[in-house]
Amino acid sequence: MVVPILSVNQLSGGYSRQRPVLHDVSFDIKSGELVGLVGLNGAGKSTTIKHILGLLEPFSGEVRIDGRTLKEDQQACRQKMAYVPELPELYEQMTLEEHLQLTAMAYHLDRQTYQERSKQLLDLFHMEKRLHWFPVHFSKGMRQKVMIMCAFLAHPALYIVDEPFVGLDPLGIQSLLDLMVAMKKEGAGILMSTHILSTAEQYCDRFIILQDGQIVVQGTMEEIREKFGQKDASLHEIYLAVARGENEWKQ
Ligand SMILES: Nc1ncnc2c1ncn2[C@@H]1O[C@H](COP(=O)(O)OP(=O)(O)OP(=O)(O)O)[C@@H](O)[C@H]1O
Repeated sequence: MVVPILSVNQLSGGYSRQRPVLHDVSFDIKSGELVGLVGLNGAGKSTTIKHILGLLEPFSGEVRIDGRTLKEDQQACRQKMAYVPELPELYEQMTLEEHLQLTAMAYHLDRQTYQERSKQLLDLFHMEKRLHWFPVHFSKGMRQKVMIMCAFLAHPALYIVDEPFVGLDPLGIQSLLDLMVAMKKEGAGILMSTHILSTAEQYCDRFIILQDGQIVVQGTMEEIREKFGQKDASLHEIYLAVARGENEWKQ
């Protein structure tokens, strides 16, 4: 049996045991899959991501990266994933180049691989001229691009991408989408949370719809339409019906 690159099993968790945010959340991501995590503000997407990254401990259930929990082998799990946060977090005293070099060191990239990949990424995001800039001079979108370049420099087996499109210009969005498609082809698994449902519908292989910390439905677009009972419904229409409580799922 193929071990999923990410496996979330009956995860309940959150910030305090008195008030769990997530309730019995289970899903897998296989190599070569791009999975969209969608839900209203406060549904629990970022909380799910924090559990996957090991920033929060499960109250019950577990998260496995390539078959192992963070507790079993933190180093191996961390090496296997890269994270693009919703809000860019940069080191203000380091240039763009130093951010890339630090990432390359953390993931043990050899010099040649670093040079090839960083050049490609700088080209793709039109950031070549900003290699020696400090974050204070970057726009919001440029800061986001630095985080994306760092994550994609490493070519890990699993990408966790939190609401990546806000702040990026249309060229940047397309570059990121092209990059995700390329990494998928190389065999990476990608979990992407987003509110941009038309893009998600176009690019994701499967979807997980979260509401109040629970998975309402998950599957391919066809599977979700089937359960929703409307074969032509868009993700946007299904999502609105879920959010308004207008849906009755078929079993
Ligand atoms: N640091 C925190 N401490 C306590 N509660 C939190 C914290 N962060 C989020 N929450 C709560 O957890 C719940 C889920 O929030 P979360 O940030 O996971 O939602 P989200 O789906 O990512 O929303 P958004 O689309 O707005 O980013 C909300 O009720 C929120 O108030």
